[in-house]
Amino acid sequence: MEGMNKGALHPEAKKWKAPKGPKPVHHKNKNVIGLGRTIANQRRMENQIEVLPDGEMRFTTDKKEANWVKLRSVTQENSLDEFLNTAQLADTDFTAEKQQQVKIIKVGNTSIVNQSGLLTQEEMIEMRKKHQLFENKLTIPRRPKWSKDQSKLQIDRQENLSFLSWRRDLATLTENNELLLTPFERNIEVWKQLWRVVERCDLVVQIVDARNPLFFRSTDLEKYVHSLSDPETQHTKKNLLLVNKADMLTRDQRVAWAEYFRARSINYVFFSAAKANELLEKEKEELERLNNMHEADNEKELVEDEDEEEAIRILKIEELEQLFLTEAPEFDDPDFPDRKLQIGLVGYPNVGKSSTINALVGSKKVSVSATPGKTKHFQTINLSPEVVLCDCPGLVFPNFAYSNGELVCNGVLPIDQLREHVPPVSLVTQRIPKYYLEAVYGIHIPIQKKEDGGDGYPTARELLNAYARARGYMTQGFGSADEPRAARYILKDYVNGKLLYVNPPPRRISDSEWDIPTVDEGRDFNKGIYTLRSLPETRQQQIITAMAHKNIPVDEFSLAEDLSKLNFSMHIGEERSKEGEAGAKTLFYGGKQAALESAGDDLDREFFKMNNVEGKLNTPFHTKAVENSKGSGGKKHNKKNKKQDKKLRVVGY
Ligand SMILES: Nc1nc2c(ncn2[C@@H]2O[C@H](COP(=O)(O)OP(=O)(O)OP(=O)(O)O)[C@@H](O)[C@H]2O)c(=O)[nH]1
Repeated sequence: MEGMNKGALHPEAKKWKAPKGPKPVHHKNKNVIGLGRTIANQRRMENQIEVLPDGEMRFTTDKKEANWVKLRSVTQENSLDEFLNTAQLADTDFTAEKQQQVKIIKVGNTSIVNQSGLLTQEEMIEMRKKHQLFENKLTIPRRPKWSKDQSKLQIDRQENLSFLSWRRDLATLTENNELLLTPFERNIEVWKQLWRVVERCDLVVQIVDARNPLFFRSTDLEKYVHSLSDPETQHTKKNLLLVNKADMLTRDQRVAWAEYFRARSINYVFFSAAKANELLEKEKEELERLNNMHEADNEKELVEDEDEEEAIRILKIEELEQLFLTEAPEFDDPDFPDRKLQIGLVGYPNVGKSSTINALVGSKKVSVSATPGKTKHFQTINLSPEVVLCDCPGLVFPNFAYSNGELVCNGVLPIDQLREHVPPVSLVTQRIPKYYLEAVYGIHIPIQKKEDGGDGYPTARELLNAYARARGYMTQGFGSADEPRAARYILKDYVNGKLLYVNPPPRRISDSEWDIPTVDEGRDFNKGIYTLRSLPETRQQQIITAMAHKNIPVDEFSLAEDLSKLNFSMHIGEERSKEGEAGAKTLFYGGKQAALESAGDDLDREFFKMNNVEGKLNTPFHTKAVENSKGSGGKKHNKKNKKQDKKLRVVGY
């Protein structure tokens, strides 16, 4: 107070200043990876004005994206996305395109299927004719020719324009001819990766899923590979079709496919990355065991059928590697005398590229996933001093398809975003026998009787209902079966091979003509695979136990005929038909409606009968519960307990 007064009285007095302390030390911000800095840099980059070589200035508000974002697969676009991407590829701004009245072309026709979502055989044949007619138009984008004098910008521009024209061609093809294509890759960055792989590799290995090899094969890719052979330098390139997941095929199925491949002069090989990896693990374990026990002479035979016919043999890893060496054309580059052999691995997402590489490399260097589209960057792996593997990101090629249901079942349309679940499930019920579906899921599928117009096969909704009710997947409100949820589980099982179906090869009509097999031919081709042994381990055990209860010997058991007699999981055998009830049943859970249909009490009776427990059935737990609740003193006054007491008395006595 005193100081203040003094200041007020003497205006010339010095202004008060803070006492001088030590000088502040400015620490350098060590947080070099700070989020703020990244955002600031990004903003700066985004708002930069670009001066093009022709003097034009360009300013975009586009976000600069990281490389991995650029490589994101684009297989399905809505009209607006498609419009904007088209504008971007055409290197034109939005208004210019708008003035030219750009027509938005919808890629892929979805209105060609009937109500169940499946085509009839006649429609399939019609469609097949169209496919053959336009086969040559089904191309993959080519990299336009470029020279070293061109600037990066010029090359980019011409690549974009050529890519755009390719997309337009495919869009017109599908629109004008009512054709359905696979949801092919629409991101040019992903195709650029493929171009690089094809350009540098001597042998391009196309990996396909053995369950439907032709669906996953791109013939145009093979043509493209050939076209890049350089007669001047004598650098030739070759193709190889690696039919992966061959463990899912029976011997006869492999024979049929081998015949087809040979008749069409397709350079193919059967392989099973899963089995190869399994074997590798076993070998490792065995080696460890031998090292520990010093029992070198006790070496076990790990190899399967050694003397299987060459054409249908599933190759072992060393054999595959050897095949790469022999198949790849020799090329001595005078500029690079130490050049290694380059093997490119190309294929749809989820066909097993990563698993194949893991098997080849022999250790888990590439992560394997059950989610399609995991491999994003083209990467090289040194397999040996002579061989380099080039792994291309999984990409969907443009191929013809018959229905959206088929696309879902082949795993190229995502199941989690499925809108129409009936068509793909219809395909499942058409292909997998009813008894096998029942055995896998431990349910009974009630179907429409033949007298009432049924064809002996469940419809999609019959399967979905039975599955959802048995698992308690009910919708809220009326408590009806949650069919979409059931569909997602069933379709995932189909895609991952738990519900196995192998497509037969096309049928030969004449020397040069091939046709699609009928539904019945497809069923016939697969009839050998639906046996007790192909069921999951736990289910097999359950069924064997149930067989013992019914005194059915294992060697006389037929899954197709005897399954309906057994009680296992939610499946209740048809023996009760003697009591006047019709056929087998499913034990239902959830919802009031489901409770009415529940056969739980019957199952209890059946169970005790099965174990030869005769006489009046007591429920000892309930009695105990009543006694306990009586003896629990204080709690008996609780309203809830009183109610429960009453209920239990009714049930127990
Ligand atoms: N039965 C069987 N399953 C296989 C085989 N090879 C791969 N799989 C399974 O197929 C799924 C996909 O395998 P990945 O190796 O991740 O496939 P990818 O082609 O690398 O997939 P992206 O990384 O998406 O390109 C996995 O669930 C594998 O377990 C095989 O030979 N037999």
